[in-house]
Amino acid sequence: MFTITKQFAFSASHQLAGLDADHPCSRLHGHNYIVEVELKGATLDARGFVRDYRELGPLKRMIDDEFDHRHLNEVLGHDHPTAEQLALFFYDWAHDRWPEVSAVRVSETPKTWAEYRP
Ligand SMILES: Nc1nc2c(c(=O)[nH]1)N=C([C@H](O)[C@H](O)COP(=O)(O)OP(=O)(O)OP(=O)(O)O)CN2
Ligand SMILES: [Zn+2]
Repeated sequence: MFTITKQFAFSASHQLAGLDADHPCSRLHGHNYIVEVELKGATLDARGFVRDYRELGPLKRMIDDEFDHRHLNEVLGHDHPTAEQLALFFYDWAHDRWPEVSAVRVSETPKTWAEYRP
C-alpha cells in the first residue's frame, strides 16, 4: 500500500461554545491552521503516482477562498469549529472528489493534531 500526503495552510479566527467561562478558547482567538490530506493506493498509475499532488489544487483554492482569514463559526455555520470538526469537513469535501483520500489531519498549534479517518 502506498500513502501520500499534502499539506495546506490557512489563518482564521474562531470562538468555541460550551466551554467553561474561564477556558481560553471560549474567547475570540485565531490560529495558523495546517490541513494534511492523506491518500492511499494499492497500485500506482502509469506516471508512478497514487495521484498527482497537483490534482489537489481545487482543495487549495477552496481553502484560500472560503477559509483563509475568515471566522470559522460563520464558515461552518455552528459554534463548535474544533480541529475535529474541521478534519471531518475537509475529509468529506476531499473524499467526494478523490476516492483515494483516507484521512485528514488538522493542526491548530505546533503541538496539536486532530485526525478524521473513517
Ligand atoms: N480536542 C480538542 N481540544 C481543543 C481544541 C480542539 O479543536 N480539539 N481546541 C482548542 C483551542 O481552540 C486551541 O486549539 C487551544 O489549544 P491548546 O492546546 O489549549 O493551546 P495552547 O497553546 O494554549 O496550549 P499550551 O498548553 O499552552 O501549549 C482547545 N482544545
Ligand atoms: Zn482555538
